[in-house]
Amino acid sequence: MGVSGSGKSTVGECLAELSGAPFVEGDHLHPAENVEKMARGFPLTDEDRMPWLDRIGIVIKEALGIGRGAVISCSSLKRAYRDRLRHAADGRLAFVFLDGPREVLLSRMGARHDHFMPVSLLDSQLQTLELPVGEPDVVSISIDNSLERIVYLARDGLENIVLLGEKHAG
Ligand SMILES: Nc1ncnc2c1ncn2[C@@H]1O[C@H](COP(=O)(O)OP(=O)(O)O)[C@@H](O)[C@H]1O
Ligand SMILES: O=C(O)[C@H](O)[C@@H](O)[C@H](O)[C@H](O)COP(=O)(O)O
Repeated sequence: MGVSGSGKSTVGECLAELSGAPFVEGDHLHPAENVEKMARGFPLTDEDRMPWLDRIGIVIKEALGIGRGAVISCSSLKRAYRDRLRHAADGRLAFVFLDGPREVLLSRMGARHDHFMPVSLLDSQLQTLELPVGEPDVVSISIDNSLERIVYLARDGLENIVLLGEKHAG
């Protein structure tokens, strides 16, 4: 999770490769109207995002159903969106929150040339973002680190969440 340009796809692909789980690009699950709307420079509303989040919830359920899990990129900007996904996953979901300053995000978005998301939407993403502070099963990582370090911290944090879960389950 994280705003546009925070590294969700890049980090997610690396994590999936390391863990052997499939990677699912959340952007590909948007209805076409959502992508067109963002590409025209308009932020999505809650109403626009609900069908998208529900598609992601179905993908999570399917991945859990076949017993191997998945790594999914999804901005998950608001607490209510994350809770919707947690509910779909029956609690078997952890988030890696990629957090970073506006300047770094701006420069990373600006360096992409093959993406529909305009840099002009970054501020609305930052305004919409509700930090996942105090929520269960979240690994927060600063994007001001090398990709290798971020992937290491993410993997380590996720392993700890799994270990703690197994301990509580007895
Ligand atoms: N830790 C990092 N250090 C330097 N560049 C990065 C890092 N993580 C991602 N990037 C680059 O930043 C850009 C945005 O990353 P991306 O994965 O597309 O973000 P998101 O999926 O969250 O929109 C990409 O060009 C990517 O290669
Ligand atoms: O909820 C949203 O407003 C969108 O999902 C948005 O957060 C997402 O960032 C875009 O799909 C752009 O894609 P990237 O995050 O890959 O730049």
